[in-house]
Amino acid sequence: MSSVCVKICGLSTEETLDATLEAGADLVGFVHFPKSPRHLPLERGRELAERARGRAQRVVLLVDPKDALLSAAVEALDPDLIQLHGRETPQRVAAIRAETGRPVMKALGIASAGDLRALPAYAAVADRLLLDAKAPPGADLPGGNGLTFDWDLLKGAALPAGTMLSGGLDAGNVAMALARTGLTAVDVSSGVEIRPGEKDVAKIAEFVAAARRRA
Ligand SMILES: O=C(O)c1ccccc1N[C@@H]1O[C@H](COP(=O)(O)O)[C@@H](O)[C@H]1O
Repeated sequence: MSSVCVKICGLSTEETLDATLEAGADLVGFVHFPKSPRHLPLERGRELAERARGRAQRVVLLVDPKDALLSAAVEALDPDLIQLHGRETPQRVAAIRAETGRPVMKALGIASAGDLRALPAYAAVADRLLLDAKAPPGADLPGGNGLTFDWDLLKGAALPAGTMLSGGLDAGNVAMALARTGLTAVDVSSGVEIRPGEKDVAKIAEFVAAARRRA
């Protein structure tokens, strides 16, 4: 069986980035969204993304970015993948992909079976999909809330290869999540933190090992 693909999101220090790379994560995520406790100014994102160059896929996470921000983020971080975690339409995803020339991963919030109806339209234009728990009404963040969704909703769904699972994952539940959904790619932020925005090197290593330990 091939190895599970792991992304650690919301990195903000050299120490935790290095620990993530040493643990063997495939993707490292840098959040540029001022409301997030993981928000990185673009110049700080530039430094960390440069440090990870050639060692993992560098992902910049943006929420409903305007064209000017997209250009600035691409110039600063030179990302291997753009994660769109807002309310971008399929048309907007396609436009962002075309304008930037970068692969795009579109995040979709899942709370009920009906939320899966949007999948085909996004699968047609995005390079990768990411399934996250839908944020509660009034939440400050559209993701990164440490909430799981009912993984059984995915039973029987036609999910494109490489679809990534996220939302409330941690070292204690990631193997179960992979087994229940049949997916082979995971993303985590809160579950490897001591407090919002503060990653923990031991939790990162435990998460990567746990994701790859499944039978
Ligand atoms: O991490 C954030 O602060 C964030 C902000 C805005 C949108 C998405 C964000 N994170 C993404 O949310 C999911 C789930 O995170 P968690 O593990 O439940 O905390 C993950 O894909 C992050 O990339």
